[in-house]
Amino acid sequence: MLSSHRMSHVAYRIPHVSKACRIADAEAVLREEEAISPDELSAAQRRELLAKASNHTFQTEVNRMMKLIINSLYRNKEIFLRELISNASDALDKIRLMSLTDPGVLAASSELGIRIKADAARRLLSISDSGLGMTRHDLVNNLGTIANYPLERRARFDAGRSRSPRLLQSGGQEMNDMIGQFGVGFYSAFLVADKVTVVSKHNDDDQHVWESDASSFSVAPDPRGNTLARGTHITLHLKEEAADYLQPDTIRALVKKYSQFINFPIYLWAARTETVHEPVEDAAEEKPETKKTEKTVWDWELMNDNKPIWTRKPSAVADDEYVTFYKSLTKDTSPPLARAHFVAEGEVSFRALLFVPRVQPADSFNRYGTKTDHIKLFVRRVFITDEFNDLMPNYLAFIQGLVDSDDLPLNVSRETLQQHKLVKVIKKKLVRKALDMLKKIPDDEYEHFWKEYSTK
Ligand SMILES: Nc1ncnc2c1ncn2[C@@H]1O[C@H](COP(=O)(O)OP(=O)(O)OP(=O)(O)O)[C@@H](O)[C@H]1O
Repeated sequence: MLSSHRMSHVAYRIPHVSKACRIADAEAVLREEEAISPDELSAAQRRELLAKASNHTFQTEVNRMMKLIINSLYRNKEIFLRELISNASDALDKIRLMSLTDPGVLAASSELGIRIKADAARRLLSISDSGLGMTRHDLVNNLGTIANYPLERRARFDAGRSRSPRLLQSGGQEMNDMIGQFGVGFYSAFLVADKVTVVSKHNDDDQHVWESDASSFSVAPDPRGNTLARGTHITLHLKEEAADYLQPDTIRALVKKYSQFINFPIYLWAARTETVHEPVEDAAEEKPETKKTEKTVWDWELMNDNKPIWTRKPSAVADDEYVTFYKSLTKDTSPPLARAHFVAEGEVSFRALLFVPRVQPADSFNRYGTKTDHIKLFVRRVFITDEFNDLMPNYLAFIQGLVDSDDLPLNVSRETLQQHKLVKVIKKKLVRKALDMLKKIPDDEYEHFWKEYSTK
C-alpha cells in the first residue's frame, strides 16, 4: 500500500492521468487533503498537539499591524486571498530558485503549485502550496514578529500614514486603496477568519502546526507526522459573515481579479457535471441502448493562465490585460501613465515590460537609505530577485517592471550576476526604452507626470 506521503505525491499529478484514474486519485486527494485539515485530528492527536504546543504572544508591532489592517480594510476584505496566494507564490519562487543550484531540494515533491479548497459544511477555506515551507523557527519568527518584515514595508506604512493621517481614522476608500498597495501580508487572513491554522513542512525540519485566534498563537510538532511532502497548508476558519468566500464562483472571480498572473498554477478543488452514456441492460432488445446520466466529478480545476504575459507578443496582449498585470505586479490601484513591452535581440536577448506609475512608488528608498529600482529580474521565466537594483539609474528608479533574460546564467549569486557584462548591456537598452516611453506620455497627462516626478 502507498504511504500517505506517497499518495499525496501521486495525487498531485492528477491533471496528467487518465480520467478513471483521475477520479480515483481525486478521491484519494480528497481524503488526503481532509486528513491534512487539523480538524481531522483524532481526539488523541488533538491531545498530543495541545500537550506539545508552545504558546506565544504576538510582538507588539504585529498586534498594531493587525489592528490597522482590520480597522482599515474592513471594506476590502477580499484582498486576503491575493495576499495568501502571493505568499504561496513567493515560497514557490524560493524553492525553484534553490533547485537551480541543488535539484535535491525538490526530492520530496517536484510539483510547484497552489491549491485552494473550500469545505462549506465546516466553513473552512484552505490555501496550500508546495513551496519552501517553514521550519518551527520560521513559524515562530515569520508569523509572530515583524522583525523579518522588509524595512521598506514599514517605510511604506509610515509614508502612507503621514500622507493621509485623517484618512486612516476615517477608513475611507482612498485609505483602503493605499493600504491595499502595501502588501498587508499574512495577517490579512484575520479579516475573514477567526482562527487560522498553518501546517508547514520545510526540507530541514519536521512538519509543525501553527494556530492562532489573532490574540496569541501556538506551535507544535504535527502529531500526524510529515503528511505534506513539502510546503504550507493554511486553513482559514471563516467568520460567519465571510461564508461567501467558500463559493467556487467567488474564488474564481477573486483569482481572476488579483492573481491571474501568478507564475504557478492555481487549482481549485471543484465539482463539475459530466454527461455519461451508460448502456441500458435489457436482454429483449437487439440493439443495446444507452441512456444519458449526469455525474458529478470532483477534480482540480486550473484557474489561471500561468504563461507569463511578457512572453506573449505585444500585439496579442489587450490594454486591460496590461493594466491588470501592472496592478498585480505593483499593487497600485491606478492604471499606469505609460508602458513599454519589447523584445531585445543581438548582443543579449531579453524581454522587458516597463511601466510609469501615476503616483511615485512610496518605497523608493531601501534599508540603507539609497534609492532602489523597481525592476524584477527573471532568467528564463524563473524569478531571480527584485532587489537586484542594477537595472535602472537613480533618476529612473520610479519605473516599475521586469526583465526576463535568456542569456544570463541561472545558477549564480546576485553579486556574481551584478558583475556580469551583459547586465550593463541590458541596463543601457532599458534606459533607452524607458526614455522613449516617457516621451510617449500623452500631452494631457504630461503635466501630471511633471508635477508628480519633478524635484522641487
Ligand atoms: N505560504 C508560505 N510559505 C512559506 N513562508 C511563508 C508563507 N506565508 C508566509 N510566509 C513567511 O512569513 C513571512 C511573513 O509573511 P507576510 O505576508 O506577513 O509578509 P511578507 O510576505 O514578507 O511581505 P509582503 O506581504 O509585503 O510581501 C514571509 O516573509 C515568509 O517568510
